[in-house]
Amino acid sequence: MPVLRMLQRVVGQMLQSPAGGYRAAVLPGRVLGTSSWHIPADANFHSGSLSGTDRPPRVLITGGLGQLGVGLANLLREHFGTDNVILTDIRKPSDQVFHSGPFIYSDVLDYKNLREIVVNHRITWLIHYGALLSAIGETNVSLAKAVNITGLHNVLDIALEHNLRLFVPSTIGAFGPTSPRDPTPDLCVQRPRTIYGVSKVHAELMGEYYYYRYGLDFRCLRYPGIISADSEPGGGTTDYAVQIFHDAIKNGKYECYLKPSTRLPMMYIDDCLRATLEVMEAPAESLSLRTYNINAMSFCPEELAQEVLKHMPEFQITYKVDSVRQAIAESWPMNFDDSNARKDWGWKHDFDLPELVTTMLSFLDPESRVAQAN
Ligand SMILES: NC(=O)C1=CN([C@@H]2O[C@H](COP(=O)(O)OP(=O)(O)OC[C@H]3O[C@@H](n4cnc5c(N)ncnc54)[C@H](O)[C@@H]3O)[C@@H](O)[C@H]2O)C=CC1
Ligand SMILES: CC(=O)[C@H](N)C(=O)O
Repeated sequence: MPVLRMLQRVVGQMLQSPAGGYRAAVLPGRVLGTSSWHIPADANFHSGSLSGTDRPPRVLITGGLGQLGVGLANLLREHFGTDNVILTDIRKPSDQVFHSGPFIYSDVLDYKNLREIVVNHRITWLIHYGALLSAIGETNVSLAKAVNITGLHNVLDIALEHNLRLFVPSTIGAFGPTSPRDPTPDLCVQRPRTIYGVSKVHAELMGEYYYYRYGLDFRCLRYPGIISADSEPGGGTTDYAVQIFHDAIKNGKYECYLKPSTRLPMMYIDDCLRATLEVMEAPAESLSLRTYNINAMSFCPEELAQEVLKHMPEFQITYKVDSVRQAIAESWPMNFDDSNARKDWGWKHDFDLPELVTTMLSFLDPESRVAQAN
């Protein structure tokens, strides 16, 4: 067959939506660069979920000791069993984390080690949390490039090679000043100005490319800023919305590094982790996109402070603007349009601003604060 016609046929097959009958090519990850466009007729989509098999998934979480990983492991262990969820990171786990389920050292830059863990533990789902976030990324661009881009490449290839279902979180930071910011839809201009945002757009596009070209079961949610009480944020622009609660309880005051009116989309951690499980379990045919915005609320520091004041009338907030994080925040969405997630796989948040504040304060100071509010 002439080369041009063959290419047209293969590209046509790739662009066809999976719902329309697209069948996947399965190629060993590390030979992708030399592969031809061969798509075996009998190849099919990979499934690592409970659907279609009576076994629970075997889950590996990279970068699992950050703000989100331990909570996700707890949730997944409740669903799939403790031993079916393996946390990995390059940091040393606390005694409590170490004794609560399997933990293994893994650097996402070490391809062979990661592959060995996947093989030895018969992993079927990979949740890729290892990353440098927005503010910390700007202080070490070369490390952020390595972890966020090379690490992602390793994970993609291993997921493809071993037929894994792969989840990679993206972020509101994947948008930039030229994106529509109020609200920001799933599909629009994405020209972020941080290395974090650039690496996340790259992850979205690479994951979708592997999905369309090879049938990798790639799923991605763009998280807003996540707020949690029992885990610390790892160096982002939205961290203020966690720190404010700790400082309010400890000192009765907080000095905020963003301007009072800086509005950003936010979410309580329980909603974020549940969304992650739900999109991983969603039937493939319900997903019209492979990358979805999810959202719960949007607020600015002065609105968050007002809500805290309802529980702690003596609370004081002052502002000392950090120009780097302020510039980042001003380039990000103010409101996030997550209507596709709601329509396609039934996404629904539980926590709005009042519930968030009550929950955070009662977790951090169970004795007095909620009592004052009630
Ligand atoms: N927390 C948030 O507000 C949001 C988080 N996300 C994404 O969710 C994921 C998890 O976020 P967090 O837990 O908040 O991040 P975090 O910064 O708290 O934790 C990241 C973890 O990655 C680990 N790590 C760094 N280099 C590594 C390497 N070479 N190999 C393996 N692990 C390495 C770190 O030790 C750390 O424990 C990230 O991909 C992040 O971009 C997206 C949007 C919002
Ligand atoms: C929104 C995020 O991705 C993260 N919390 C950050 O601020 O960098």
